[in-house]
Amino acid sequence: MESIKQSNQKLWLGFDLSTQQLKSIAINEELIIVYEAFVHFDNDLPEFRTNGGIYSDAKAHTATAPVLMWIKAIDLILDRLRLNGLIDFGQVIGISGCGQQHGSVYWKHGSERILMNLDPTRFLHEQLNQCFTIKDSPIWIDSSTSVECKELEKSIGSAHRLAQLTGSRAYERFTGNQISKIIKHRYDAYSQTERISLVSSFLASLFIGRYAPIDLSDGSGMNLLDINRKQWSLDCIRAVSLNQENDLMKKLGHEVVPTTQLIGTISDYFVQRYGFDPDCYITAFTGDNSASLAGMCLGSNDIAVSLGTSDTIFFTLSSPKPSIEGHILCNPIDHNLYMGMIVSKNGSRTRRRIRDDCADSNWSKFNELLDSVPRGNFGNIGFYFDFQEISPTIIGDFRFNYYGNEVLNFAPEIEIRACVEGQFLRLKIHTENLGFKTDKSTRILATGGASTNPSIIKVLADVFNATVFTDSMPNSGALGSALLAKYSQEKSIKSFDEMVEKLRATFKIAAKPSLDANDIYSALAVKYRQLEDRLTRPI
Ligand SMILES: O=C(CO)[C@@H](O)[C@H](O)CF
Repeated sequence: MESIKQSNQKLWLGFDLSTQQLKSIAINEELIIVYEAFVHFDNDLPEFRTNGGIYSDAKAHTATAPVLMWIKAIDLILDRLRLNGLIDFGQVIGISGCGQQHGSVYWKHGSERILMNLDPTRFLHEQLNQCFTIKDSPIWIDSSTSVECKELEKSIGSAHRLAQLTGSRAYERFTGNQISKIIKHRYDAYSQTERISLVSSFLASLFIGRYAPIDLSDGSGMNLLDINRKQWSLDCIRAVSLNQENDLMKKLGHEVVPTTQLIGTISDYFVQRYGFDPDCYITAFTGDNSASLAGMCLGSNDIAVSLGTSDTIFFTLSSPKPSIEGHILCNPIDHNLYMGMIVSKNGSRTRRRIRDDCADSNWSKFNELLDSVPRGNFGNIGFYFDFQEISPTIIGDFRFNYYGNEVLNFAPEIEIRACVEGQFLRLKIHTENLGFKTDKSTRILATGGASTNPSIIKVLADVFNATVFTDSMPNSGALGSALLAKYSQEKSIKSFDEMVEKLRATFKIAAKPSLDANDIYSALAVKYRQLEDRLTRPI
């Protein structure tokens, strides 16, 4: 990277406020990553004592994250970018970013005035620490709003009707249901709230120095946005606000903007404190998966698999077929298109737990044991849900042997393969339920931490019977944000595909499916469906 750092080159910055860390990437005119920096919440901000960046209560099914930790991470990451060589922030032409979807931030009355008048000689966290009515924000792992979900679906008519309107049936982690729960149980905090941001628009607000609008793509993850008319659904707003729709609409901000829309220039705080150019523009921030769709430069026959805290599959769709399975979001690159998405809450944290239990917390041993068992795992199937899963909504570990009988435990090598095969079998059958079937021509583009693990990627190729490509860059959210920042200024002269053409070539084959993969995993998928049905419909 040393050879491409020049002090006079134009740069675009992308941020990704994900569950476990804040990431930042700077790209140059040639779309090459020239600087990057990370702040890992648990390790770098230990005073908050988070576990994987969150606080969770398995009994109450709640999951939150301290807003102040996110703000302190911003204070840290810009200095780390400077330490990593980005001396002159005046080179930065534009900024965008993304955040974990569905999380919500509650700004106290009077906070926008504080945002607009920040003192550049002081840290952000010192000045904003009294600006939030809810100190620990609900985040996407929370599943404590089942009552609110049922009420919303009843109010709109049915789960399917809500899916047609907003792209998804009611999901516990979706922001509208989280807001509804806060109105019911923490009305004092809600009534003192001036603005409700998503994690993405919260981050954007820090950079533009006032409340930033929610973008269409991340807004599609709230059960509040009409994805057909591209505006808030008054029926949904009325339902979740318990008929206080005018107040909630005001708190959300009436405007929802296309993801590639410019929303302002950088706040004077960053100009004075870090030396940004006052003309540095800010493009709307979006959800992490939407930004990853851009960062992975998906083609029409590609599907992306993000193997992070959540395991997420997403792909571009021209005509949405909303169903009570999965999600349809407005597309971040072209808001006349859509993106399909399947999410599994139990991703990297579960793989890490199984590694700790079965492979002495050692990935090399994990891979050795995984590779030591033949494909199909002798017919053994496992379900491993540290958190209540999104679909099926169950929690716990469940193991079934070749005969379909539940067993209490597996040998370590069988457990490891059952965990990885089970995670991918679930993604496979739920993606097929959404109408997307992979074939030999399908390219699976893998990103996220586990995409750098060859043994796990080989299982992904076999279960989907498709070739898996990985790029040299597992941080697709931050990269996608930087690309969207640059594209927002060029969209009138070229398409996104034209802009990123050269990046597509950087994807390399990471694993090809075995010849017997289709036979083995088609049969295992049938058995997986039957067992999942049995778990969700107890006798
Ligand atoms: O809930 C999800 C998407 O619906 C997750 O992928 C989060 O965005 C992860 F931050």
